[in-house]
Amino acid sequence: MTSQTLNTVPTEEQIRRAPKVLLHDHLDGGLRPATIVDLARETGYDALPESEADRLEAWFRESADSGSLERYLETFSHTVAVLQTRDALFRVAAECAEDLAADGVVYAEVRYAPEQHLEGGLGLEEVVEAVNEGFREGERRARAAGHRIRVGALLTAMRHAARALEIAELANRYRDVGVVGFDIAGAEAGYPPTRHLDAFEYLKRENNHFTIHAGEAFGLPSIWQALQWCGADRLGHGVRIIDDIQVADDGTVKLGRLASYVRDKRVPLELCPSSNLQTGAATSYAEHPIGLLRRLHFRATVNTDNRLMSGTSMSGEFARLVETFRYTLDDMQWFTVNAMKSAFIPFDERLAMINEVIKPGYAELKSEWLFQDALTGTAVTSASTGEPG
Ligand SMILES: O=c1[nH]cnc2c1ncn2[C@H]1C[C@H](O)[C@@H](CO)O1
Ligand SMILES: [Zn+2]
Repeated sequence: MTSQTLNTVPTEEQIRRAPKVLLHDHLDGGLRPATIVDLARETGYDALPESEADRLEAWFRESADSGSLERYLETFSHTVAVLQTRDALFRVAAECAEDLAADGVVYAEVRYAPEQHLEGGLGLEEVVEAVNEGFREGERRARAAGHRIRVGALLTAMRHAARALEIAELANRYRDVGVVGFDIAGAEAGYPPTRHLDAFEYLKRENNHFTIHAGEAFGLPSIWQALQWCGADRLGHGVRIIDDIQVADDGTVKLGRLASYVRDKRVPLELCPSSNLQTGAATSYAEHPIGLLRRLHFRATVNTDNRLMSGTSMSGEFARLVETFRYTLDDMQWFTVNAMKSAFIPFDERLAMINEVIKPGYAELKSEWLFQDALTGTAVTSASTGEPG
């Protein structure tokens, strides 16, 4: 009898191959560093802090490591600056889909704020169409490279600005044509989501979906407003819900009214561990609330937020969690199914993704120990047998 069980702690390679679902990723926070350098040259943007890709990558990571959301957000001025043309938006969206697919992401909702991409003369609709076409191109390139991914866009309105209703209308117009929902982002303290009630009420009347960045830099009042005043379907981060959970010395857990509501109603939490460490919303992976929230069966999901600023990927986030909490393939599957259940695409498509893509993908990984090569001890994977994965 082999010592390995059916449900092992995955290797990095298994984490990468496991099907993953991403609900919270910013287009302007996930550019390839080399692409930023190219685009800056092409568009004549001369304010990049570094001109060479590796150094620029390090700059983003270090600058985003400030411990404050406001300073973290300042780094976006450079990525947004090079995303002001149709070609740049198309290229970055295509590369985004390609990069996520290569990392094993099978379904992603990627967000961006159309209002931030108008400085080169594009209209809001041209921005949305360029990004949509880029995602479709990226999906095609991924397929040609042997990966399957589906990408939907979320249109974000900036919470300090006053265009939320206009962006909500835009999201509604492009619904079923690449856009799956709406979001608000930007500095949280001082900009409560209720400033944009008209946008949320409009989306509700249209039976549309939205998530709200809440409970990241600001605590429970922000989460409460997002849910009970604005009617958010999901919480972007929502990590501060931990402030409404008490754990006694003997391990007994007591949930406050809001935390109970979030758990009882299965409100999806778009948790982004690495991003939280950078903005000061959490102090370490070990102390990140995701550990407790998973144990308490909240509808927790794992996300990247900004791959460039955090130097991360979906596999990177899961690798840190596996290392910290000894999560198994079953835990990974649990987070992934949670995310797929919470996606903004129709129910039948979510169900098919879970039953036809996610569960078979994990079953395949979980059975690998059965086919280990007795001499080398390495698993015989479908890749090494030359069969399609
Ligand atoms: O984690 C975040 N919290 C609040 N706002 C954010 C976060 N990450 C990115 N943003 C902002 C900066 C981007 O320019 C904008 C749209 O993607 O969303
Ligand atoms: Zn975010």
